Amino acid sequence: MGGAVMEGVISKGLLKTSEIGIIDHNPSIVDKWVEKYGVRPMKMSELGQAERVLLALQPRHFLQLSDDLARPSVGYISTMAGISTTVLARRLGTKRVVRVMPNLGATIGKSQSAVTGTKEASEYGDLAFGHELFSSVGSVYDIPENLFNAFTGMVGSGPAYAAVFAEALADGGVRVGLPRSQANELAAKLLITTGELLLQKAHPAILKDEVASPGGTTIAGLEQIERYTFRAAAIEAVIAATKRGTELGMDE
Ligand SMILES: NC(=O)C1=CN([C@@H]2O[C@H](COP(=O)(O)OP(=O)(O)OC[C@H]3O[C@@H](n4cnc5c(N)ncnc54)[C@H](OP(=O)(O)O)[C@@H]3O)[C@@H](O)[C@H]2O)C=CC1
Ligand SMILES: O=C(O)[C@@H]1CCC=N1
Repeated sequence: MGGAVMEGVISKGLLKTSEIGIIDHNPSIVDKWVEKYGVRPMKMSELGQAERVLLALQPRHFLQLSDDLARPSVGYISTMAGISTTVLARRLGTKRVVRVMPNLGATIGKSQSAVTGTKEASEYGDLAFGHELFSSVGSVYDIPENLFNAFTGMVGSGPAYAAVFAEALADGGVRVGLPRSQANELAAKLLITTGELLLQKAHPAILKDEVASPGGTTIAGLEQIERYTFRAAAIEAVIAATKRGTELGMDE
């Protein structure tokens, strides 16, 4: 996620590469970005030189490392699932904290990202900067923090659910005789087309009704979708992911 945001920022010209430093404990990841863009490799001891820090590590690593990351003069922008601004502020020793929840769309400039921040983050321009950062990789939504885990459970995790649906559709295609490579491509394109139709045209229920001809093929397929409780599975997935977000953010 850190790499995706960096690429967005560079491609949109929001920052010069000379203004960006990166830290990762894996030297091959640092080398890759330094070679590709000429950004500056940084040491943890240099973190205080930064104006702002994007935290794109796993929540459990953050909870282990927060003492090393804390610098009172820095504004922090976190993409970590579950970790609230209250925990960020307490662990990092500053109230200049912004919480963001992007999704994998960031890697192609098409994330839907939720953003929120503290009063101090707003006063110091960190919140506005967080908006700019994530606008460089897609659309940004101001979401109140009490809905952040819900946004994470649906939208942050959402690409994985959609990918499983695409894979299952393609399996279905293969089951009835389509070649695998074609079935995979068709499933992906079908999801794009349906997304565009939903945005441009209609409520999902109306779209579904438009496709299903009386006594036709679609209603026969939909009957099985209902029979195998597809909707309940999707709802339960979002509920479970939201709950997991709450668990990941628990701190003492
Ligand atoms: N992937 C997604 O779709 C989304 C992810 N997020 C959030 O973004 C964050 C990053 O996710 P993602 O990019 O997928 O995770 P990754 O595990 O791919 O990236 C985290 C990076 O941090 C590195 N890292 C681990 N420990 C340290 C350390 N001690 N010092 C420096 N670097 C370290 C990891 O190295 P190594 O691989 O060696 O452990 C890895 O390169 C997570 O908090 C996640 O909740 C939010 C929305 C969507
Ligand atoms: O699975 C996760 O925890 C992260 C957060 C949202 C998407 N990936």
